[in-house]
Amino acid sequence: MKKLVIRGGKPLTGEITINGAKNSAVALIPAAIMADSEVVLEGVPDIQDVYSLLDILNDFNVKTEFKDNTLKIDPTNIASIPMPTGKIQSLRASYYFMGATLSKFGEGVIGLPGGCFLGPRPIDQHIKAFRSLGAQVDDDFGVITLTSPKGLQGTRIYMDVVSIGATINAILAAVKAEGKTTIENAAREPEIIDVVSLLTKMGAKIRGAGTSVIRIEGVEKLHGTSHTLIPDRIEAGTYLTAAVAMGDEVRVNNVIYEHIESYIAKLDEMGAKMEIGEDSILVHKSDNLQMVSLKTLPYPGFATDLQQPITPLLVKAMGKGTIMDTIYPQRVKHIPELNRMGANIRVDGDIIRVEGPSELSGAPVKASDLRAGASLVIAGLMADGETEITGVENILRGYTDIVGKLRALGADIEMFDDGQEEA
Ligand SMILES: CC(=O)N[C@H]1[C@@H](OP(=O)(O)OP(=O)(O)OC[C@H]2O[C@@H](n3ccc(=O)[nH]c3=O)[C@H](O)[C@@H]2O)O[C@H](CO)[C@@H](O)[C@@H]1O
Ligand SMILES: C=C(OP(=O)(O)O)C(=O)O
Repeated sequence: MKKLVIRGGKPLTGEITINGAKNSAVALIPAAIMADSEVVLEGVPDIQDVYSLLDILNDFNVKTEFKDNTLKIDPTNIASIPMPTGKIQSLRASYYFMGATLSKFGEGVIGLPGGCFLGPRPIDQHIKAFRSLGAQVDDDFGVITLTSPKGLQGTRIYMDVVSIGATINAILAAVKAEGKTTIENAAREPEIIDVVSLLTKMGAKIRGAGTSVIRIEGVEKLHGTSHTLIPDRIEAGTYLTAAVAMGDEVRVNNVIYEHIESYIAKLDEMGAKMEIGEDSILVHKSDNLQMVSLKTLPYPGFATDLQQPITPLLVKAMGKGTIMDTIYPQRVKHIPELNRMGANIRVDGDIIRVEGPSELSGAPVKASDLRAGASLVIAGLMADGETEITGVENILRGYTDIVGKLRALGADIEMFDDGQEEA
C-alpha cells in the first residue's frame, strides 16, 4: 500500500512545469488506433491512466513505445479483441474504445468503464450517439456490444446533456461514417479541441470544435501523424491553489491562461496575488483570503475537477461560502476528510457550506478519488503537523510526479510503499 506523508506548514517557493493534459491523453490514445500507421504523441503525462491505456493497447496488439513524454503508437497490426472486463474498468476513459473500435472495425465489445466515483456517471448519451449513427448497441449487464451491419451513416445528434465523453465518442464514431454528421449541444472543453486537432492531422474533416455545434464529413481512412498535447488545466489549477495557500513566489509554467480563466477569476476574487505571463503564472504571497461561493459548470465555467482542490483554500478564508457542484453533486468525499483535519464544512443536500477560517492539523486521511486526493494534499501542505494520505493510487492516476514537483517547491512530502495491496 502506498501512502503520502506530508509535514505541513512549509512555505513553497520556486518553479514547476505543468504536464500534458490527462483528459486529452486518455482520449488521444484510443483515437490513435484509428490511424493506419504510426501516431506520435508528444507531451504525454507520466500517469497511471496512460499506463492503463497502454496495457489495453497491448491486448489490441498495438505496438507502443513511451519514453520522455513521447508516446509512439503503431496500430498497423491491430486486432479486434473483445474487452468486456478487467483492464477496461481501471479507468473512465476506456469508454473511448467504444467509439474508436466502432469506427475502426465496425464493431466492438467493451465493458463499462471505471474511474472516479463521483455519483452516477451514465453513458446513455454515448450510446444514443452510436445508435443515431446506425450502430446496434446491446448492453448485457455492463458489457456493451457494438455492431454496424449496415455501416455507419452521418446524422444529426443532439446531446441531451453537455458531456465531454459523449461528445468525443460521437466524434470518434462519426469521422469515418458515410456522409455528414452534426453534433449539437456539444461540450466545448479544450480537450475536445485537442482531440479534433489530432484527428484533423490524421485526415478527418471536422469543423466547430470548441463551439456547441460540431460538423463532421466522413472520410474513408485516417493516417499516422504527430501531435503535441495541450497542458493540463486541472493540474495547473491544483498547483496554483497550493501556491496561493502556501506559496511565496511560485511560478507555474506551461499554462494556457484562457483554459483556466474562470478558476483564476475565483482565486482573484479571494484576493490571491498573481501575475499572468504569456505561458506561466507567478503567485506572490497571498494573505487575508476572502471567502467566496462558487458553482461548477461545463466549460468555460468553473471546472468540477477543481472543486475539490479549491475547497481547502476556502477553509483558510474568512466568512461563510457555498460550493455547488452542478455536474457531480455527490462529489463530496473530500469533505469528511477535511473536517477530520479541522475544517468546518457541512454537506447540506446539493450545497457544500464552508465556514472559515479554520486552522488545519495533520491527520490520517483517505483519498477516495483523484481530486479528493489533490484536495487532501493541499490541505496537508497547509496543516500543522503530519498528514498521512492513503488511497494514493487514485492520485497517481492523474498527477505526474506529484511528490517530486512539490518537493522542488520546498514541501516536506514523501511517498512510502509497503508493497501490500490496499484493503
Ligand atoms: C476522462 C475525462 O475526460 N473525464 C472528465 C469528463 O468525464 P466524463 O466525460 O465522464 O463526464 P461528462 O462530461 O460526460 O459528464 C457531465 C455530466 O453529464 C452527465 N452525463 C454524461 C454522459 C452521459 O451519457 N449521460 C449523462 O447524464 C454526467 O453524469 C455529468 O453530470 O468530464 C467530467 C466533467 O467535466 C470530468 O469530471 C472528468 O474529469
Ligand atoms: C474525474 C476525473 O477523472 P475520470 O473521469 O478519469 O474519472 C478527474 O480527472 O477529475
